[in-house]
Amino acid sequence: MNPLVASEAHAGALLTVLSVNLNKVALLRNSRHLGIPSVTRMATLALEAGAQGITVHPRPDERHIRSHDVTDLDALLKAWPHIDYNIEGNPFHNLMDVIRAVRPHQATFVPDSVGQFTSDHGWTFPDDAERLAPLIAQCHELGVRVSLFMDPIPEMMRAAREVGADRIELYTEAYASAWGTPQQTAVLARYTAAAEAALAVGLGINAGHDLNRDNLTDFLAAVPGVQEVSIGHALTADALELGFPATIRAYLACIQRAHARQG
Ligand SMILES: CC(=O)[C@@H](O)[C@H](O)COP(=O)(O)O
Ligand SMILES: NCC(=O)COP(=O)(O)O
Repeated sequence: MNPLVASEAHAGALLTVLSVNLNKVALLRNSRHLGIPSVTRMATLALEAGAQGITVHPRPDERHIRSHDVTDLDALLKAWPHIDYNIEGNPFHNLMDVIRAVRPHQATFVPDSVGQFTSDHGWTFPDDAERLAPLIAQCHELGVRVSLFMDPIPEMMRAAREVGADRIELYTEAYASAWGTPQQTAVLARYTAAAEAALAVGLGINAGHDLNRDNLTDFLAAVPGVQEVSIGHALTADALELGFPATIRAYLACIQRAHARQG
């Protein structure tokens, strides 16, 4: 375990970080050769409005985030030293080259195939342990925290910790699909159990995928110890309606309401 990274489960008082995923800003930008909307401009607006993190997922096909976006954001964030830079991807594809080049605060390992429509599953243990361990160690040697994208399966959390992960990111699509239906409570209980299992072995907890202004507060009020939510698709859609600064403030308010409910 990287001595630079203490047990993430005890990282002090918790205020869940809002990490804005800029994938969909880049997707719209790429549909013309005009450079708008600007990824770095939207990042600046998000940070000025109070977001505490930036997330990008530079997929191998560069459908949205491109390699220059990663370095442009790295340059921008030099002026924002306390902002967490989170870069997602498959470490067996292009992610490790990006991590070595940029050394972000966090690398989130996601087991996506190259042409996958979107992220839709987490790592599997013990199957993935042996091949993941050396890449996690390489990130730690670079001073980069590692989060593993995981389905909410409590039985897999010990193995995730033993392979060297600092955090896991709970894949929240199943919760988002169940929100507002009779299945919401039962599905949320699965996430709570997975989070408790992760905390019990010293893992920090992130969460993301299909979180939005409607479902975010209920999730954070129920699931213990969530240090970071990374949100992009719904947030970008909301920004088309509300504007980026107001949207960021709305998501921060959702987080505040959840913490108020937790007491
Ligand atoms: C890992 C995850 O759930 C998302 O962060 C991912 O970045 C979504 O990718 P797309 O934005 O390409 O759908
Ligand atoms: N890790 C989740 C993320 O970064 C954004 O997911 P989404 O909000 O675009 O579904």
